[in-house]
Amino acid sequence: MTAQFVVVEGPNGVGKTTVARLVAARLDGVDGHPSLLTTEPTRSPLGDLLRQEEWSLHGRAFALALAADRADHVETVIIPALDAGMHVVSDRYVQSSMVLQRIDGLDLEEIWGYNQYVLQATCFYLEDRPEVIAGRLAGRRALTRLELAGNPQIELDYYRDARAFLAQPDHSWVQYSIDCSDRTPDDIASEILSLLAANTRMEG
Ligand SMILES: Nc1ncnc2c1ncn2[C@@H]1O[C@H](COP(=O)(O)OP(=O)(O)O)[C@@H](O)[C@H]1O
Ligand SMILES: Cc1cn([C@H]2C[C@H](O)[C@@H](COP(=O)(O)OP(=O)(O)O)O2)c(=O)[nH]c1=O
Repeated sequence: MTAQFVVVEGPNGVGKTTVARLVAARLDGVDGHPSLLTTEPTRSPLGDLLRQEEWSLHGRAFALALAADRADHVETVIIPALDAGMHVVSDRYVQSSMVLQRIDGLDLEEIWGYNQYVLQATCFYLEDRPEVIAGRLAGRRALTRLELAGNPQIELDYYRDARAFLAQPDHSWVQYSIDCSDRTPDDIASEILSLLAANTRMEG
């Protein structure tokens, strides 16, 4: 396969970070391409600031700052890595804004307006039973502002809206929903690798 740009999305606590790590490790070296694991907010000074200031930045201002971090991520990390022949796996991407900034009061069209310049990715939406996700969040020491403002069911519903938005003919993103219920992270990563291989065979 050619160098892939893969995004792992889904509600807080569904297993994105765990699965993104495994997918990046399993993609490393496939068809001669090393892999890069990355995340949003990014690990840049702006991304770190966004993590710290989540309690003081709200709504439109937070959405714009996240979009700036994402634009920088695309231009300075993702595109250069793909151009250098690397597979790129991102833990969160534009869909996180289409869900979380919506919970923070913005509508989908406004959020998309700030993010319309993003590079298209192959996207995997992790889904699980809301009560399973809620149980995992209950075990976390400190919840973020948006974890407290939303809940797993709202996030699942808004992710489905984001997926439908990006499936429209103007966008036509390649997107898959992955049912994670009662499955190990390894098993979920295997399904993602299989879907990627099948998709690149279809394209090729
Ligand atoms: N498929 C799974 N089955 C059981 N536990 C999981 C699974 N995936 C992740 N976890 C656990 O759930 C918690 C949240 O996972 P994490 O990857 O941090 O989620 P997210 O990045 O979506 O918030 C972690 O403790 C992780 O070990
Ligand atoms: C990428 C992204 C993150 N966020 C929020 C979600 C979290 O509350 C916070 C940090 O994201 P999170 O995934 O929890 O990152 P980490 O585990 O590295 O701290 O940023 C948005 O509101 N919109 C976005 O588009």
